Amino acid sequence: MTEQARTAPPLAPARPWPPPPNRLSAAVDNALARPAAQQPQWSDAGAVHRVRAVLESVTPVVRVEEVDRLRARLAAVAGGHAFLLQGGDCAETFAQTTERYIAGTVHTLSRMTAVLTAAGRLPVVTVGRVAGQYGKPRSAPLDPSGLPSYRGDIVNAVEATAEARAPDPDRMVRAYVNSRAAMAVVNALLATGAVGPAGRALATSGLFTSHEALLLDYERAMLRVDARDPDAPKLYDLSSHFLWIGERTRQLDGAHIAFAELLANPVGIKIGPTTTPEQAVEYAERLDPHKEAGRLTLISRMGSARVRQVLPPIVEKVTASGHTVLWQCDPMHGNTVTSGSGYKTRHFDHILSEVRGFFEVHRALGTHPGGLHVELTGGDVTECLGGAQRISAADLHRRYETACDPRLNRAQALELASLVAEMLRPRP
Ligand SMILES: O=C[C@H](O)[C@H](O)COP(=O)(O)O
Ligand SMILES: C=C(OP(=O)(O)O)C(=O)O
Repeated sequence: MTEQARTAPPLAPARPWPPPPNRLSAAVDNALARPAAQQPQWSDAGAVHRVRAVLESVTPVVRVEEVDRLRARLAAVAGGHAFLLQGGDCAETFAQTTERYIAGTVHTLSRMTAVLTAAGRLPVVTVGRVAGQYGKPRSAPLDPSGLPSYRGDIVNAVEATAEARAPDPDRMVRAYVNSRAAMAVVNALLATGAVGPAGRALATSGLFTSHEALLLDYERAMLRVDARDPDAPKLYDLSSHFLWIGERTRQLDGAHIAFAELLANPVGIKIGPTTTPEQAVEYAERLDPHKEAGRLTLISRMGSARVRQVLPPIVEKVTASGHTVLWQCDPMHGNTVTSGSGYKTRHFDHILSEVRGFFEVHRALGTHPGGLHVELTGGDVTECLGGAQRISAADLHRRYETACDPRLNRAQALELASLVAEMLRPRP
């Protein structure tokens, strides 16, 4: 969490739709009045207000019933009866909202699901980083050329010009439209079986969506009230089924955690190597106050060199606190390096080593290594080193296509799934 927390400019309240009960509305305002890291400096507060009003009146991207179904399935994962596979782009782009591109991701997830299910003899819950992963937190506000950093298509454009990098609130509407379109493609692929025989695994179990709950002006506009129980109305963020808070925005006194506290969705938090066991327990108490399995996923991204030391005391303390959290391993974000030629990359061996370390820790403590969270694409890119294809530093330039961080290509993703499947295989 290197960047200073910056607070978005104050905005007049947007038109609420449907009108949330005053109590919920006040709780959202209070949460979002806290310092919010990684928010763009919009230049036109009025435009943000207008966009929020538009988004508050649209049909949401996902449905309450689907969110509830995922939460129940994640409860099974947290209880040790299933495994969670989560994967997709580092940064989805609007240009890639095409059937061909999305089919590549869905097909890869589908194949991974089939491999994991067959070996592990556990049901697999599959969640894509799809249909909304448009916001990116950055290490620095400016890129090396001095331009504002690219913060994902929901904020600005990746092209290296001052005009492209200016935050544009209308992009939030485009993010919504692209999310809906991507969702429609995913549903059509699953319904028609167009993802091939391996797609049957997903056709029956479904593919849920997820993204980082980063851009608070967008996420708050996608809140909807479920008043099926009028005495206990609930707030859902219907931009996605599952939302997570990132490593750079997990400040306990910040707006993101306070926002996540209000949601009925299942939520995750990325925990990096500076996380203390006490902080992890506080996350569990804040985000899982009723001790409901499936509500909170702790996504560890410690790095292959540190996972075996840093993770055990966290798991022990959270377990002792009585919260049944879902433990998931993100072996990507703690293993990023820069190649000699300047490409951000990750080595397959380090990724695999972190997953092995994660399994070793949980096996030693008797807890469930519940899930895997990876950045991948269905394309044949050359962004991560190693794997059976032996991608070398000299290969990186060939198809380095990511808009932000390096992703496993299709072959590397399937290779990783096979190796994780071995780890899941029931032992005699
Ligand atoms: O995906 C994670 C972050 O957005 C990303 O690693 C930040 O990259 P940066 O360090 O290049 O800003
Ligand atoms: C930004 C991400 O990860 P982290 O918060 O763990 O750095 C991400 O998963 O896109």
